[in-house]
Order: sequence, then structure tokens, then C-alpha cells
Amino acid sequence: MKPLIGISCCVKAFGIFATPNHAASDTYVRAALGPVGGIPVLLPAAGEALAPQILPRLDGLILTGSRSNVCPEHYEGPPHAEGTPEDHDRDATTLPLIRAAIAAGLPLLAICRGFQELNVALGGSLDQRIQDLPGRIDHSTPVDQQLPRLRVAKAHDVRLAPGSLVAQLAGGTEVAVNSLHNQGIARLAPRLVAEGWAPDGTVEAVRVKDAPGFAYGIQWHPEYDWERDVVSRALFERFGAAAAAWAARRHLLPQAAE
Ligand SMILES: N[C@@H](CCC(=O)NCCCC(=O)O)C(=O)O
Repeated sequence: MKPLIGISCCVKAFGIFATPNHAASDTYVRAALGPVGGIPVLLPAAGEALAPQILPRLDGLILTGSRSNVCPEHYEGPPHAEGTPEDHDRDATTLPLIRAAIAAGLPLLAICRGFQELNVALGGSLDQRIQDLPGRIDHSTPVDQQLPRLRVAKAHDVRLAPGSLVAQLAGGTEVAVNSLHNQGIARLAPRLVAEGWAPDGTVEAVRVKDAPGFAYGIQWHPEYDWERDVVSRALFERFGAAAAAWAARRHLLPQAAE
């Protein structure tokens, strides 16, 4: 049995009536079907009631990227600038989902917005426009340049902690990554260990301290280039191996009464 991989959705307006839909990029579905080796299960932004009902049925969880941003109320930050996209329903779903998944030891891979959610869910905070901070580079991809090539282009290097997961996968302590974000980690959550940094010091990779299983977050987007980038592919494969092991255990254990 292939592992079931939960993929977080955003609420997005579609069609002439701007009808709210729960959506995730095809890139995450293809990564789940490809290098992860699982079956993707889209998780609607249905609020905190989702976690206890869905987590026992999953073998891994991917927290996806999004142009929307974690609401500052979740980390006691200042209100966003006018026009900054938010997704309250997603926040209300993913923050408790992350905490429950980590408590259960479910394999978890947090990407970009998901990386930021991981930090906030565990008590950290965010800078809302890092490009405005002294000494920091612009990590964003301007909306008018949403060209596919920018999603796979390498924007900057990431220095990796020796022996860290990505360093093991990269076979060294540096990796080149794409970059599509305005926000970033300000206060690192107590349970997170930073394992990768951009040249301007922006935290780009974290692991969950004392996590019983695979629990990592990255600020970049491996789902865009795993077909060409060996480290991106290896990261999904390592996550997939953890999910497959979880699935094997789950099928061996008697199912809890539902
Ligand atoms: N909104 C946050 C997180 C950025 C993020 O997840 N970007 C992915 C965008 C998807 C795309 O444009 O392909 C931030 O700006 O930091």
C-alpha cells in the first residue's frame, strides 16, 4: 500500500462569482505521486476539527507554499500592510494540524508558507517583508515576473549545517535554491533547530528538535525542480521513505476504533 500524503489546501476564489474553492498546486500532487511515492490527499482548509479526524488516516503531511501569509495575530505581530494576502481558514487548519502531526510523530515536510506556519505553530514569529530589513536581500519573485523559469531558477545559495539532512542529501554544506517569499523567520520557535541560512542570514531550513520522525521545513520550493535537481528529488524521496515506514506500521497496528 502506498502511503497517503496529506497536502494542505488554500481557500482561493475561482470563477466569475469568485466562489471560494479549496486548492493546492499540481506541483505538490506530482511530487507526492513521483519522488515521494505516495497517494496525494488534498486537505481542505476546514479548521481545527480536521486534524484529529484525518491524521490517523495519513502517513505523511506536506504543508504547501502559497502567496497568502500567516496572519500576524498568530504570532503577535503587527498587522499586515494593506493588500497583503491572507488566508484565515488555512491558518485555522494548518497551525493545529502541524502541532498534532508533530505530537503524533507523523512525517512532515513544510515548504515556504508551510515552513513559516511550522515556525508560528511552535511559538515563533515572522518578519513580514524581509527585503525591507537592513542587510537583507530580496527573496521574493515579483508578481509581474511569475514566469515558470523563475520558479526553477536558482536565486541564492544556502549554507547548510554540517551533518544536517539537506547537507547529507547534497553531499556538502551548500546548496543553490529558488526563492519566492517576502516573509521569513524572525524569532525561531523553541522546538526548531535552524540548519540552513541564506547569505543574508535568513533561515532557510529547520528541523523539529527531538521529533520522533521526519519533521523538516524549508523556505525554498523543491516541488518546482525535483525533475532536474538531485537534492530536491532526494528530499522528497527521504520524506517518502519515512511516510512508507509510517504506512507499514499503521497497517500492522490494529486500527483505533473510529
Ligand atoms: N506568502 C509567503 C510564503 C511564500 C510562498 O509560499 N510562496 C509560494 C508562492 C507560489 C508561487 O508563486 O509559485 C511569503 O511571501 O513569504
